[in-house]
Amino acid sequence: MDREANLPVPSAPPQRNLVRPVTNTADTTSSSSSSSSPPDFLRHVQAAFKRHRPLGIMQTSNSTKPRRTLIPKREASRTVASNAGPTTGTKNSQDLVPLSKDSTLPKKNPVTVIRESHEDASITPPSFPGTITKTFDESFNPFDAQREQPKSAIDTKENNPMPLTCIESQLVEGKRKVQFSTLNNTISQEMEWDVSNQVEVSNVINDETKQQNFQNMESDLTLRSDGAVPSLAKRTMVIQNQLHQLRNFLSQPATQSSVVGPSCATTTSVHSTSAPMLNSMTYCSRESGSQAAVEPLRDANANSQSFTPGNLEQLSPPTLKDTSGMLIDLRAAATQPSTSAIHSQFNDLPKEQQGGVPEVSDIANNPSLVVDRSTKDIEPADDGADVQSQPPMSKNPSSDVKLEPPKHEKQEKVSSSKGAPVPRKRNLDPDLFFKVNGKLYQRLGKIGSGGSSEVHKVISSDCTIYALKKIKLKGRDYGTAYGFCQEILYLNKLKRKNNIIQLIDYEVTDKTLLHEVMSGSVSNKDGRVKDDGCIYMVLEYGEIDLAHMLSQKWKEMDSSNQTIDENWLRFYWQQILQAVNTIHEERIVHSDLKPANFLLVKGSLKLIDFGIAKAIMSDTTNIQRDSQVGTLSYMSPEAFMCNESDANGNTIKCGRPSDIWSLGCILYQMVYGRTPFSAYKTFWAKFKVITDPNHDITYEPVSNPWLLDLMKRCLAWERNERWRIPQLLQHPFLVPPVPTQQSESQNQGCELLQLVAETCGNDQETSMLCRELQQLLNPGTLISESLTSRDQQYKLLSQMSKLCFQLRECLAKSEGF
Ligand SMILES: Nc1ncnc2c1ncn2[C@@H]1O[C@H](COP(=O)(O)OP(=O)(O)OP(=O)(O)O)[C@@H](O)[C@H]1O
Repeated sequence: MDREANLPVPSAPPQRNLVRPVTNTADTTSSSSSSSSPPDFLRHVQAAFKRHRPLGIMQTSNSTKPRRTLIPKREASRTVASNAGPTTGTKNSQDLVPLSKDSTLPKKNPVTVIRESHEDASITPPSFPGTITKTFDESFNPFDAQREQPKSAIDTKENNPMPLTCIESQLVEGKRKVQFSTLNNTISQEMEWDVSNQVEVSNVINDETKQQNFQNMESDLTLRSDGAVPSLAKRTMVIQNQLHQLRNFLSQPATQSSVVGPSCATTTSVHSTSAPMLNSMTYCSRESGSQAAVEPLRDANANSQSFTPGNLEQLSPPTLKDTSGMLIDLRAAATQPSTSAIHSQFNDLPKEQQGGVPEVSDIANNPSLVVDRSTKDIEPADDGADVQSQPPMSKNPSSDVKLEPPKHEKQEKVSSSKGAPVPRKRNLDPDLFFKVNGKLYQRLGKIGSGGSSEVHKVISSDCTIYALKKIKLKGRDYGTAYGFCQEILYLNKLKRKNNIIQLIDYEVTDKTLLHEVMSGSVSNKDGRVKDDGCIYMVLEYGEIDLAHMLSQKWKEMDSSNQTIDENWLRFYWQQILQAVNTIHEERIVHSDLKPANFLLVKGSLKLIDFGIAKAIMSDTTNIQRDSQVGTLSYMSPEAFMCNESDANGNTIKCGRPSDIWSLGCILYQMVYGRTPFSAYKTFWAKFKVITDPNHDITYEPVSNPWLLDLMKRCLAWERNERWRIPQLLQHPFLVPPVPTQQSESQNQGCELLQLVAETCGNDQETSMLCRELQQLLNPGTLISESLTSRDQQYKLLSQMSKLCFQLRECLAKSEGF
């Protein structure tokens, strides 16, 4: 076959004499000189040619050896031949034709191609699309670009001494200086050598040459190993010409540099990866152990591989014309080391996933994006690229046949190194990315894990931070899974309620389950979820939960010997009440109220975790539970005994009062730093004491009697005695009563109690009883709603008489009666 006849042969030995300079210490200096002013640069270039560069050192150089050995002889010969030709413009066009014909040649080892590309990319000067088109049309043979680099080098060098211009332009622009000086010695030296080689081939300098893009540069690099050493005088002349050109170029309107930014950005990110990546990135990246590194690399590689000479070679001229500017840009991107994709993968992926068109800045930052787009743009191109995109072992000559498979087939080939047609897809690292309804969220860290879920801090494609709650359903019974799904229902119902955490998006992978929850029908409540299903909820992100706030607060107070700040307490207690009021108004009982379920979002507390919440049926005020649920320390007596029968034979149910009890426990914890039943460690100890109606909760004395009262209003054992939220919101602790004219008897009662308290000295019990009695006699209490019923009045009076009796006993004891 023709193709076989044209197979490249090993490089001819004489070319070894045409080695490029070897990196040495002196060259390091010359590298830095690249950031000096043009006259300096010139001096360094000249000096570089005077230096002796022994072959032996060069041969040991890792950075140069592989590339040279992989250049086919035919190409090298062509390079030398081209070098000899003085009329480069003609030569160029002549070369282009046969090379295009050579497109049926077996593709160059993709490893070589890609490595070279990356190396090239590492010295990519800013690209100028406006000029790129021109260059592409006239001198860029896409097939040459990667497969026929030596030849391409000649073409471009002959026509375009732009690499020097580029170098100089880099010298001029501070940003590029940085970029350039970060290159390793080898590359610096390559650049130096590069310049010298210009002399030999550059007799023609025209306007087009200064518009050369990075491809010229890469070609030049290849040429270095093949070019003859020019005379110094000639070099000097050409360099002067080039400097002149540079001046012209720089004096041109800014249009040419309008897209320098992206290119620069890309190049910079390439450099930051440093040399070690350059030689080995293409396939070894797939073997990398690091997921974080592997995935983006794989993507970028897949994409960059899809954009190869083979891909380009079959482009019809009009297509090339239309897209050439982009193609070269794309190719520049495709040759970037994948690390740039690592940096930007996330930013770009969502747009891709959502079918969004990437923006220029994205393209600059993410080669994979660019190349993706390029594959669309150069759709008519053949699938040869795919062949080249595969690892060397999988190379398949038959794929050189110029068939144009459908796009999806092409993608399949790219993704499969074994040639098996599997759909190309992005294998996102599940540890790094979550996909909810097609949108990607990058994981920033784990916030916490609840009893049933994991909550992660994530960032979306528009750079918003969210919390992502993931509940694994596998192995759970359908009833439980159903309950978890219901959280979505409640959160949807509570949309736009500003004291409830907002659900941004969600996905239930088990669509049947979601459908059943949404329609309120459960078909398989007893079975277990077999599939590896998950519920994902994207939620507003909360900075800290109340549990953490409290422990911080208590640490502060312990260290400074302070007591609780009542205003702090009021501020948050009121927000807690308002949040719970919101759900109670929506006929939802939360059932798991605890400090960890109140989150601080932009300064306000919001309620989260409706995992076990229940809706109150319209004909009742209670909910019925299948099991005892909640967090022990905050569970109400009726929650422990739910569905059991009380003394009167009535089924015990949970309702809003159950939430009030939990609120009482939270308030108690805010005041005392521990929950009311914290002394009881085991489940049974807790169960026993909480379900005992005669157990008295211990309240340490507090400075504000209203606070004590408030806690007691919430922690009344009898659920009907507990205050409701509207009452609690009006409690004197939150809304201190405005002093009114007190009746004579009240004044006398209070004075008496005041007197008793004063005379009992340090007797804590007596003073506490006096305070409690004072509270009960307070006009605020007496006019409160709870006293409108005879039952409440009776209870208040019995409480008063109980306290009076206890006080009398105390006094008697202290006086020795
Ligand atoms: N939107 C959010 N923003 C920030 N952190 C959150 C968010 N949602 C949950 N968290 C954190 O994750 C923890 C667990 O979340 P959540 O309570 O919703 O899960 P769960 O599995 O229902 O937990 P449990 O059943 O133990 O109450 C919370 O205590 C909180 O610290």
